[in-house]
Amino acid sequence: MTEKLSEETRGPLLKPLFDTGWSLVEGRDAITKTYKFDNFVDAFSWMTRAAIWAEKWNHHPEWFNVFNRVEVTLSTHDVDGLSTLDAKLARKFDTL
Ligand SMILES: C[C@H](O)[C@H](O)[C@H]1CNC2=NC(N)=NC(=O)C2=N1
Repeated sequence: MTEKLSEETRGPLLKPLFDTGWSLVEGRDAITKTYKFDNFVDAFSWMTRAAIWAEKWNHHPEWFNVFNRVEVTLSTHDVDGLSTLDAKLARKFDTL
């Protein structure tokens, strides 16, 4: 069962993500990052790879794409906040 991040675990888990451009969403327990690509095909290709990991782990991003930009928000709806799954997916997205 996925659990909301505790005060003790969220620091160590989120800090490395803040270092790669993720940030907390205001007014909501979620993280967000905007990825920029050279063009639409690169952006959509990245989204396709990201979608396959999201589906594999049954954890899905909220995202918005225009041309070469993809804004991603991660949160765990089942716990109404951040869980380890969000950090795991964020780390994966950064490697794609
Ligand atoms: C029923 C299904 O397992 C759930 O709705 C899954 C699917 N994908 C999900 N994605 C995200 N981001 N949060 C969830 O809580 C979630 N739950």
